[in-house]
Amino acid sequence: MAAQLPSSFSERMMDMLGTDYNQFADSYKETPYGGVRVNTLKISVESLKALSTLGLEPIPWCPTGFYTENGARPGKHPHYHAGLYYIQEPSAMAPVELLNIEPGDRVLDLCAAPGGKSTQISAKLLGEGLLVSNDLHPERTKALAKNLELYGVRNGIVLNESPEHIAAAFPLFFDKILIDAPCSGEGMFRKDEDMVKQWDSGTPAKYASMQRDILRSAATALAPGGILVYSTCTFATEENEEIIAEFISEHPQFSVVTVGGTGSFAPGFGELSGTARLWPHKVKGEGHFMAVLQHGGIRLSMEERDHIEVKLNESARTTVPKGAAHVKSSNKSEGRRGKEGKPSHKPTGGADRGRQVSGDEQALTAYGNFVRDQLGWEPKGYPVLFGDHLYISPLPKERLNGLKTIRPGWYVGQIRNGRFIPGHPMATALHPEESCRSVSLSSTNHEAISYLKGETLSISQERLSIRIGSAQKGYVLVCIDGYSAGWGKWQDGILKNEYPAGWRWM
Ligand SMILES: C[S@@+](CC[C@H](N)C(=O)[O-])C[C@H]1O[C@@H](n2cnc3c(N)ncnc32)[C@H](O)[C@@H]1O
Repeated sequence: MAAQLPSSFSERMMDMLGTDYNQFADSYKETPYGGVRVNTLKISVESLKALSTLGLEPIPWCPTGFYTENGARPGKHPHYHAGLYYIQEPSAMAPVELLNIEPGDRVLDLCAAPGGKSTQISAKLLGEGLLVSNDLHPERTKALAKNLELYGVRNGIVLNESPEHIAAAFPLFFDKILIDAPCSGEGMFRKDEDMVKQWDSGTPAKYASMQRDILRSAATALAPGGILVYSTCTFATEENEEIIAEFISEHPQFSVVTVGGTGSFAPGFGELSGTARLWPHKVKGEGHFMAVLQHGGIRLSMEERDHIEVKLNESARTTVPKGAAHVKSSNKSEGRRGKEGKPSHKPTGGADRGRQVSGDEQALTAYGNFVRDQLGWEPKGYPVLFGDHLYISPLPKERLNGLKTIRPGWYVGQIRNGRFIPGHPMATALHPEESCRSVSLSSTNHEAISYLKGETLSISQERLSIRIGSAQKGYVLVCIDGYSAGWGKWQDGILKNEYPAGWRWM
């Protein structure tokens, strides 16, 4: 660790840790640990371990998480581009493990960018239920959306909203909420020198006030009987135990589920010993705090939830959350990008020129034809058209009225000149057997990297896997070691590359 620790920080940590302080201070001389988390939406843990050369060692608190060898460069491997793992700091894998996600849950990740924990949640949902990933900062939602697309998430929505607006639009709605709060980042000082430079003794108080507001909004959006996990990567009790104590006193329907003092998790301080801490001198990872909060109400049955949902869908057609930017619905005039309240999907397959506005019906017919010919099965969800961009959403579009929506669902493609052009995120979420045509490139020769660089490849017809009854010519799902990475178009032994320019191997 090159940067000098601020003296007021060190003094406070001495008070906090007593005789443990020296060991804590020594941990700053160690190299931070690197980790990857297996994307079980695409590959099993066992299969990745068999394929990988990253020297994977298990992380105790995350069954899909692994330490990587010192000097490993997991971002520089074709498997990363096939979305087989997410590169994540090991301690950051802990909070989602405490959220007890079950397939079918409605989950809100309130402070989600760049998407480490959202991708982890999506793997636990197994494509069932709903994940709403939100971040307040517009620039950061770009990386969030891209990571969810790389990971092949089909049931995710990306918002760029304030927690108050989300709570107003989704009262008592979510089964699980994660607040991975903006914080003073003291737990990251060893890993990120900039965090040290940005810190002063007033920083924790500044963040505590934001954290308080975010927690209050989350409490309104959580369904009775739901679970809320609050996490930070800082040591200050002001942003951790004190925030939770205050929240519980204001919201007596919540209680702390004890996780501190079990396994790798050290107990929180004082009366909040049920909350958990990961200390850099006690575990192989950076500093983290976590609290699991259980809402005491009775969880509604699926039928009761559906009934409420029908009522909310009816009212969403006519009302907009107070103060929110207004999104009407998916009619043709809303296809412009980058404006407040509108999805901002950049076309993955080239420029916007020559765009012809299609009627909704014509667009859905073109999509239906593609799905019939290319997939042979129909993705489930609500088709949502924004201009000529088509998404398959886990929610009816009216439920997003008035919310700044970056992705209303799984981006499947674009209608151009009356034809459906499949989008890159459609490919990354498919398994080879879900596409009529696929080809697998090996990561051990130059082919996979050539594809990721955008080059045209010579591929003999024998190498294609073609479903019986399907034509040879057409879109091919290009896989790396058997796992989808993008589209190509095959004809007469030539695979035209459809890997988008913005995603290419540099
Ligand atoms: C610790 S980071 C989240 C990291 C993320 N959960 C992950 O695992 O990749 C905190 C995030 O909160 C966002 N943020 C800050 N204030 C916010 C607010 N009031 N509401 C929602 N998000 C906020 C920041 O832009 C930042 O991306």
